[in-house]
Amino acid sequence: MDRGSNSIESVVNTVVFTLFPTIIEALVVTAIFFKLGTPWIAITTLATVIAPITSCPVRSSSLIYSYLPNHSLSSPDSRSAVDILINYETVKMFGMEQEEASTYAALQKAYQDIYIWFRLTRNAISLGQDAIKSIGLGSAMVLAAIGAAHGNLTPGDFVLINAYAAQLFGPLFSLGSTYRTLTQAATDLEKCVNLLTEPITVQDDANAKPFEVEEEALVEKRVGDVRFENVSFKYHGTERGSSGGLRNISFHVAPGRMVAFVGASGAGKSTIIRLLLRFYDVDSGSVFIDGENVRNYSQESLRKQIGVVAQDTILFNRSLRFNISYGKPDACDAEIYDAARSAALGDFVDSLPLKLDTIVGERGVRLSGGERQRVGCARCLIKAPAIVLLDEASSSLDTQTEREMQANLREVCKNRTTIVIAHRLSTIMMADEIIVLGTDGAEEGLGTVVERGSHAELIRQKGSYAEMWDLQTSFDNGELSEASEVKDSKK
Ligand SMILES: Nc1ncnc2c1ncn2[C@@H]1O[C@H](COP(=O)(O)OP(=O)(O)OP(=O)(O)O)[C@@H](O)[C@H]1O
Repeated sequence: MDRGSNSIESVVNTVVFTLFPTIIEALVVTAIFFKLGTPWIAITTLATVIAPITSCPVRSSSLIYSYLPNHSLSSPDSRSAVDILINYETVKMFGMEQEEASTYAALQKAYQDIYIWFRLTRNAISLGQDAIKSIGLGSAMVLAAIGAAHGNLTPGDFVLINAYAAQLFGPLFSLGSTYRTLTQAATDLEKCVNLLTEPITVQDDANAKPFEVEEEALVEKRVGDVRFENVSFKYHGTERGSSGGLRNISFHVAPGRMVAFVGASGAGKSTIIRLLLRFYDVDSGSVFIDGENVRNYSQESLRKQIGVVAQDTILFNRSLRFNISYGKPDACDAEIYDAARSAALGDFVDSLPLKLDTIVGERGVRLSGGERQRVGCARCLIKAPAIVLLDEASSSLDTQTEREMQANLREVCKNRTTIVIAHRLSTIMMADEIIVLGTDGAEEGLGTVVERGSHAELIRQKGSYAEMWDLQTSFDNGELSEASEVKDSKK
């Protein structure tokens, strides 16, 4: 928005304070020269003023660039450079350093070529423009001098013409760059207008109310009731076309209870979380929190009461303190340490020389995947939300740390409604209800409920959950026995 208001200011400044006065001044000076009985000087002056004004669009850099094929005004390599640097581990893992260096060099070369061409063209046009101005001014002076020599003009008239012309040509010299500012500002303005007219997919209702939770009600498990009723949703209007979503999903999580979602990749587990956070509105059916349709809550208040620990926790390139207290910016150090300890991060923080002041790097690259995930968990815990959503929240942790974090999470989440998504079934065995999502038989690959029940019930049903459980436990046992065999053979 800042850029938008700057653009408006630039356009107004350029038109009101430069372009408009220059044209008016040129007309006035021309009229004065006519009045002085020097029409040739008037015509020369007017032509000299008009020539640079009309050549301004050509001189404007954006116009010159628009004539060039496949090039943009901004440095073409900046995005690629950031991309390569962020993915430096992938580049190294695939031994692509040479290829990436060549691609970068080629982009840099293309940018240099176009920039040199641009400078040459611009300078040539500037030269022509300045030549017109100088010849015009010179001619006007020569004509005035001849007029004064023949007695048609007085020496005072000569001085007057000189003064007017000098005053007039001053702003003309800056008109080229001013025009460029004008076109750039107009382009920025257009982008801003496009952004502002972009339709907002999820909007707060005019009478939207805040979703507020009192600590007492939370402890007494009176808030945080989540209900999905016959919810169907399809992703629309993406580059890939519409693909994926949910069909006819219903479930209920009473305050303080835990429901877990498991199932095939792409079955729509994370979509449930996105709908609850109201990143999208459902196509049909309803989502209720504490008996109120989520559409009736303001999005901001809703999201303030929901804490999410995601599979990929992206961190800010700031300190651990900043990243953990992001969930509660006014948290004191004691609260931050408590949250860190509950997320099994206490020993790690203590082992760092700078403790909470340690900078985590771009997107948290200086931390391991598991440490990032635990920071994400601490961030959620410090927020103390009414509803906790754990989307593969411990997938990057080793078994020991995962158990420790699970135990802490259970303690911290004991009064809070918790929705968990997990692939590792051992982490959700204790959930009050486990819902298995699948795309079997659903049209267009939409996710639907395949099975539901407690862990024990689902094992007894001997359906797809029992199959997944058998597979995971036999894999774990197999791995263990294989590992002990290898160990034994080494003895
Ligand atoms: N923004 C989007 N636009 C279009 N389709 C999407 C979008 N996000 C997800 N999908 C599609 O919707 C389906 C469900 O996605 P979702 O992320 O909910 O799956 P999931 O069950 O959580 O998968 P995973 O276990 O792999 O994380 C997938 O087919 C996915 O490709």
